[in-house]
Amino acid sequence: MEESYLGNYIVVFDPLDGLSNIDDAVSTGSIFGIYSPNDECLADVDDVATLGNVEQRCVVNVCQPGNNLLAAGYCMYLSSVIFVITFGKGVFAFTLDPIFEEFVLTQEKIRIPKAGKIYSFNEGNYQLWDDKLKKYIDDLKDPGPSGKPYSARYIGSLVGDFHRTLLYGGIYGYPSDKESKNGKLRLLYEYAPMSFIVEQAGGKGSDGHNRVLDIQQTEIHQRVPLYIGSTEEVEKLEKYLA
Ligand SMILES: O=P(O)(O)OC[C@H]1O[C@](O)(COP(=O)(O)O)[C@@H](O)[C@@H]1O
Repeated sequence: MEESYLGNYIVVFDPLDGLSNIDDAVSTGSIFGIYSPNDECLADVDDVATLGNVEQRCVVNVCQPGNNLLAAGYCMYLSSVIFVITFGKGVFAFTLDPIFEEFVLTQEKIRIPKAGKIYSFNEGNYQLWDDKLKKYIDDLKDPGPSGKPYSARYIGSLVGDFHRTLLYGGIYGYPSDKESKNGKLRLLYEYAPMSFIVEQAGGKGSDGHNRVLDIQQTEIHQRVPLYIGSTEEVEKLEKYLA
């Protein structure tokens, strides 16, 4: 009976991301990731004394690095409903056709541009950031010889901000503040799935120093800073933070 809890897959998800956008009808979304059960945990499946109850074993099962993801995706609810998924062989987008009530493949093998001049950060938090990050943001606003600085775009809804970044390139960031060293958003069911998707599209997901998919989860609601998007843009930011 207990083993049926474990099943064949472990699914992690953020059922409704961007809740604060519901009343004003700005984009919201759902994010998910799918893992295999953790072998180490399964070996001890009957050892209740070691691993505690079924719920505790489930916690062990979900605390895996994003590197182990088998599939990840999100659904974005807006003027159209977009479903994006990867099984580790490219990224595909489907759009809901409300007449036929089916999702229709609208983009296959999505590739994120290598670079892109859009940055997506909540700059209201600027004074909370460390000086290296402030310098990076200040430099993005410098028009330079081309006379054209980066553009700022921020919905405040991860799925929407990520989807734009995936299609147009650039960088999305939710940094830590100086005090906490943690970001706001969650590694397990927000950043790891998004990082898996962005890597499958040729981009990069980083906590500023390390690849997000290599980070070992230590708790379910673990928070980390995230910088995600075009490879060149994420690497540029990593140099500022080094
Ligand atoms: O308002 P902030 O601090 O910029 O945070 C925005 C971020 O918070 C979120 O809305 C998640 O918050 P919730 O967990 O409360 O839904 C993300 O979708 C978004 O990227």
